[in-house]
Amino acid sequence: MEGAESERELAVDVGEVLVEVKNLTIKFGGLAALDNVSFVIKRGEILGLIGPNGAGKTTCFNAMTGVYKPTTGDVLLEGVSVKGRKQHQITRMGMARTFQNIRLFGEMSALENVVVGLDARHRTSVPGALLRMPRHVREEASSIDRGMALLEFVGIAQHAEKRARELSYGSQRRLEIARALATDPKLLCLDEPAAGFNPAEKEDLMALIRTIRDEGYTVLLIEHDMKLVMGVTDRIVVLEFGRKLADDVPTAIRNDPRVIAAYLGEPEDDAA
Ligand SMILES: Nc1ncnc2c1ncn2[C@@H]1O[C@H](COP(=O)(O)OP(=O)(O)OP(=O)(O)O)[C@@H](O)[C@H]1O
Repeated sequence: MEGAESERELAVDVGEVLVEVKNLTIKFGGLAALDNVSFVIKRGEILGLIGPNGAGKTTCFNAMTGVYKPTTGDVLLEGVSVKGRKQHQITRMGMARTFQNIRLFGEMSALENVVVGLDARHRTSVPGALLRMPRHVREEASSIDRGMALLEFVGIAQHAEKRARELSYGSQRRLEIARALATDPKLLCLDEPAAGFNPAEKEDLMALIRTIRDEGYTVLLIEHDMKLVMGVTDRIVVLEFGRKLADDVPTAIRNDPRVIAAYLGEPEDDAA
């Protein structure tokens, strides 16, 4: 019986590889922001990417999503290299992200911001859209329904018609997540989504991230707050000075002397 139990646990724990970061090096002049970093992201997990300031976390996101070109190494999504592809092509492949500094269309409504994300996947050509061909009309109707459903999912449906810039900071962060989800990503990359939140807001956001995972998405999460990251992730990759320091389950990371040493002296309140 015990054997069957552990087999079942194993079947749940081991997802197939969705993303492979392979020997990734990114150099800015002489500085290696990332130095030969490799790790995998398994389908259905929440992977935390942590490390002190300047460790290379955002650089890693930027390389994964086509903002930076790897100096050497590669990133594979379902075995397909993202190399040489533009950001919107990588989005279409299934990699979506939010930014450390919120980037919304401030003058557009919350709903419109999400519909833009949905549009990234539409097949309607621009001339077709201008002539309001039947398929476009159909897509628009379903875009609004789906956009509303996404706003509801992240908990801000009541603000659908408000301009993005008029939303509270917390709602803007949630809207960014809804917009990223609108692209129906295989991997959702969240860059410090709880930055600037109070502890209660952070808890709420972590609950949302868990729900996103439970809906079947795979999540890569950059987060400074160790306590928070320990509570929400299935596995954690630790970067320090551009190198991978550790890659393990949260309990092992928490007790890893190298990780503890890397965080010593890190001020608590530098996350925002
Ligand atoms: N475009 C760039 N040009 C030059 N140097 C850069 C660039 N982007 C990042 N760096 C440098 O690369 C290193 C890693 O930066 P990165 O932003 O990836 O770290 P991080 O782990 O995300 O840090 P933080 O927690 O402060 O956001 C830093 O030394 C940074 O100054």
